[in-house]
Amino acid sequence: MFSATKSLSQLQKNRYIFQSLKQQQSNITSYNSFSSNNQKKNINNNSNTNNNSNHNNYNNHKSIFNYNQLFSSTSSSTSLIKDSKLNSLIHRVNYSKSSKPPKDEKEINENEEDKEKQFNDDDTIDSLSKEISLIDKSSNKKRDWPLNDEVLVFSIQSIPFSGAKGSLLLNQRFIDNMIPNIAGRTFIGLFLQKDGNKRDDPNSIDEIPRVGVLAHVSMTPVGHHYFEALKRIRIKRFITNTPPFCVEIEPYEPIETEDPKDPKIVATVEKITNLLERFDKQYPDAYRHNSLFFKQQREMDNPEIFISAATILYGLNYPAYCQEILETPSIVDRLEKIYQLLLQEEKLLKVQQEISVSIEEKKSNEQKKLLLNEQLKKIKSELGVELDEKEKTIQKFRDKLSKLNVPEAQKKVIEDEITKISTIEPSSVEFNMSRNYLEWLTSLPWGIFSQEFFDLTHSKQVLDCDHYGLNEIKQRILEFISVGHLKGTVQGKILCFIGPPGTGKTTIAKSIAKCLKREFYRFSVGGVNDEGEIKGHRRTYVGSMPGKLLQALKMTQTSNPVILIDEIDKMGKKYHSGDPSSALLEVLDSDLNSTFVDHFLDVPYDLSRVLFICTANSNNIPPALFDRMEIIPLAGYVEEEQYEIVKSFIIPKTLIESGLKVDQISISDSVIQSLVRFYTREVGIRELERMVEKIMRKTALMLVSGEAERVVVDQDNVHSFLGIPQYTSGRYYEHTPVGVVNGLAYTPKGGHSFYIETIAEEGKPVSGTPPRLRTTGKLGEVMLESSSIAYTFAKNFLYFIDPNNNFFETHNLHMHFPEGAIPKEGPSAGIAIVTSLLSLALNEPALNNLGMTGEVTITGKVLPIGGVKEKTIGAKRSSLKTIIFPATNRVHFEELASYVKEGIDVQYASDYKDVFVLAFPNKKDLLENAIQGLKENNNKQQQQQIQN
Ligand SMILES: Nc1ncnc2c1ncn2[C@@H]1O[C@H](COP(=O)(O)OP(=O)(O)OP(=O)(O)O)[C@@H](O)[C@H]1O
Repeated sequence: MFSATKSLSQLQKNRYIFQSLKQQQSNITSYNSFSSNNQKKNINNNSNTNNNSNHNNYNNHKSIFNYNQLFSSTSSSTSLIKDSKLNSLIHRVNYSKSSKPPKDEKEINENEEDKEKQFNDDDTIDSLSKEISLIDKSSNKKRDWPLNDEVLVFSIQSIPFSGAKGSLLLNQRFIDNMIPNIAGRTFIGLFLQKDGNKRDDPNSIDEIPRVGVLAHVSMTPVGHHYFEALKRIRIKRFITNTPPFCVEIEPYEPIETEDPKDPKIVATVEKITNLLERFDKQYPDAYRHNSLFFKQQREMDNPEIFISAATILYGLNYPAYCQEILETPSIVDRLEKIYQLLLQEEKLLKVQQEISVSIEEKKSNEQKKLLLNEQLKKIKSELGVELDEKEKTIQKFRDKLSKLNVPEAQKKVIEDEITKISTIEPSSVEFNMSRNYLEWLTSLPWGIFSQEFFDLTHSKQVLDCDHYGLNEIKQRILEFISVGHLKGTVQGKILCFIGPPGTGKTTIAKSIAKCLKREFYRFSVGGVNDEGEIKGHRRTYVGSMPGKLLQALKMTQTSNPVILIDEIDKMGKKYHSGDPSSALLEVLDSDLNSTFVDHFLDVPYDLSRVLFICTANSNNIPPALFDRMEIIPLAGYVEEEQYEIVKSFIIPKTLIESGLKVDQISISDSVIQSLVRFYTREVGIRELERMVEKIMRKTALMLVSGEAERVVVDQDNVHSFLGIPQYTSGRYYEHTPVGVVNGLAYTPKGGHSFYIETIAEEGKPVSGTPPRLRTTGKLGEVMLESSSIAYTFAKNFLYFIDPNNNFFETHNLHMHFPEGAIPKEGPSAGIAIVTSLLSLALNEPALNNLGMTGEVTITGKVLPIGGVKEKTIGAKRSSLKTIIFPATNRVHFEELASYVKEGIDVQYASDYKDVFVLAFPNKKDLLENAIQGLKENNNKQQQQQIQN
């Protein structure tokens, strides 16, 4: 029955109702049954003496209209024309003296007063009563009762109790059909609309209860209608059964008149009054105005009006329950019901108050915080102590930008971004992204360059100081710098060092940066398979950042550093996330890199003044990149070079790095030689460097632990530092046996010699099947083909020099290339394979300490190979004394530095016969005889041809 959701706004509305009612009471004297005569007087005085009160009066009408909304329905007029004579009669009663509409507010008030007089004018009434008496069937001439006990039904959303007043919205047709009683007073029956949501007239008699309230209706000349609820009534019968309903009524007085002084009534009124006083104290905001007024009302000794006042002023807007109260016969019971209702209301108010208090507290806490924060900011800025974090950030970027020499277009982008960030909430993700972007944009060295420096003497000093040997490379670098000196720039050149690991590629690049007095930055693209590493990731990705190039510039803080791109031959490929080699191409291409656009930065950056140096271990470089670079090969070091480098560079360097002093350690030369020969097998320096570091670490331990004050590392104790040597010798045949030959290979790790071993398999080939050559040792396709060619050629060659030798027809052969786990590929082992086969067939070992390399054709021609320097170094490291190179490689060998060429005998072969003579000096007569025989044969044939 009780709504648990009575809102605060409703309470406020009630307050408003109270004001309306109060105004009504004080200003509209003629409709006020609550107010005393004294009050009436006071109000009249006010209206007469004060213009403002007139104005108030007018406003009050408007207020009353609002108040009426609670009590009125939108009932339209009903056409209940009984008699045209009667209509004209009503008009005469209502408007007998006001034929003209009022002009202003003053006139309205005057007219109202006139009206008052007219309503009370008994003469006028008397003259009309004669006419009315003609239609008054029941001759009921009571002043406060409708003519013929008949009223029009006016449905209402909330039932008013006796004494309640309000305005109504009645249209002209409804008014025309209302019949005044003999005293000229007009009545309607107010009945609750059962369906609270329905606003129209009732369509059926079932929509209204049978008990309602009789109300007197009056009207002002300006067309406002007011009602005053008089007493409870009950519908006796429906005169019309279709809307609008005209009903015959009777007073609803189930109990004989009750005495208001009855102690029960007085006690209940008192009880309610006390409760309401509690309301006023505990919920002053909700009922402040209402209670003031109620105090005036409760003095009255009419319990009906008391109920009405309590219901209105305390907002007891429960239509169904109020209807129940209305129908309750006894006044005591009605008062008790009001009391119960108020108790329920109190519970609701309590909950509401608790909620509103907690909301208020929360609100005030937040407001307090906000206020304090604002004040703090203000104070800080006044004192210049600290700026707002966001302001500080923006200021920082502006300061940075003002110091940078950013091109106009890029500057605009930065400025726009600063404007953007100033509109973003600092706690948002977008703010952080924008800040990160600005951080990068303003951290790059826009327009900052190291001064160009091309000094040959300085460069030479630097190069000699950093590296032993490498004269060719140094020469190339000096040439490069000289061109830079003449041109004033080294722009557009990309150097690429290709060579085995540890041969000094990286350190040379560093030295070049030193020569040019530029900043140096190194990054590796080995294994990189995403172009984002080079060109950055788009800012939309979380954690995105620019690529390595821009990172390099930020790090070096110059726009023309030397950038070393390491391991370019090991760069991966991943097409779905962009090919890194294409991205690198864009970076290295001098036509494109002046407007390089990193995905993150999204604005062009000029990379054209950067000197790019690349390194690789092999030529396996994307062709497009290879084309754009100036290739500088590094072959690796021979033992002598390694010895010198370890002695003069690595030992002093590691000494310093280990914190040792020169007089605390001595490493003998024989130890260095052992390191080079027996502890490492590489063409570079890296492994050697690791060995030296190991010696230094152990020495440091001995010194620190007090085991020794000075450490001497010599041939006798070197194993206690490095363990037993890993390599005894590169060779495992002191004398190469029959069927075994030294080949020479060239890999990314450098050049080295290797054995080719061939043996005859036990047992004869199965008759009817040709003898075969089986090969093992992880040979690639080209090498397999090369073996096959060599086999065919060897068979033919043997037949040529020794036709009686049927070794190849009678034996299945097995050729093996040791270090079988290492893949081998290439045609350059051709002459070595032939030699191995012939050695076996002739049962003659090849010349000892002989190494050979060269491709052989099916007719025995020897074709050129690559890696002459590496292979020479490899041969020397394996202590070979003689090497056979293809004749066309003579030029390559001649180019080699003398220290590389030193100590080795190089022979050249253009045909296999040249190789055979060198490899099998003891069998050379076989070949000579064969050649002689061939010559004689040829001569014979020629003579015969002549004779014929
Ligand atoms: N000619 C040399 N003189 C002095 N030290 C050298 C020489 N060559 C190499 N080194 C030293 O060898 C070590 C390895 O050199 P570096 O790192 O430059 O090799 P790298 O060719 O770049 O190898 P990787 O291909 O593995 O990158 C360095 O300490 C370097 O100083």
